[in-house]
Amino acid sequence: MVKALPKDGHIYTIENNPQHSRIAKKNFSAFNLSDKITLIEGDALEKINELSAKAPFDMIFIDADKSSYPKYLDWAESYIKQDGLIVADNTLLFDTVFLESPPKEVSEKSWHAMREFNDRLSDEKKYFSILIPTDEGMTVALKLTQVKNQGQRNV
Ligand SMILES: C[S@@+](CC[C@H](N)C(=O)[O-])C[C@H]1O[C@@H](n2cnc3c(N)ncnc32)[C@H](O)[C@@H]1O
Repeated sequence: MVKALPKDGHIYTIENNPQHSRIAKKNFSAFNLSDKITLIEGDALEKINELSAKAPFDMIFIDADKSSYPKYLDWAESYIKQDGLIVADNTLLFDTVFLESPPKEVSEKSWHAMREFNDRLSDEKKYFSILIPTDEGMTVALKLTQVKNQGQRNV
């Protein structure tokens, strides 16, 4: 991601596990990336509110607790640029998301959350999106520009 940044680009990332934070910070420093990446420590659902001041974002990557994906999407929809990308990992939910009911190996809450998440991103009026069938499932959704008063869109 850093390699794809423009010169003045910046990555903000949120991590609630102190051990993961420590390792990530160590790596950012070892690769001289500390001025390109800001790691915010704490729970993503709380900390995204602090990030709203930095909006709009070119890209928002969602890869945290699965049961909160619709809440992350509520926030991402408000703070992504028109024509920006919302990307999310694990959207096949370990090959269970397309089953008729939640299997016992995933939590019911996560299963319903991921179905809602995928359903919302498949809205062609709002997004041009694809769920790439990697092992885990990776959704890439381009937020479409709304053309006012015409109910049409430009990509
Ligand atoms: C799948 S890993 C992310 C891997 C990373 N995207 C990568 O490609 O290397 C998910 C991370 O999100 C963190 N996490 C899970 N739930 C979170 C939450 N509610 N708030 C902040 N971080 C969370 C976990 O501690 C874990 O480090």
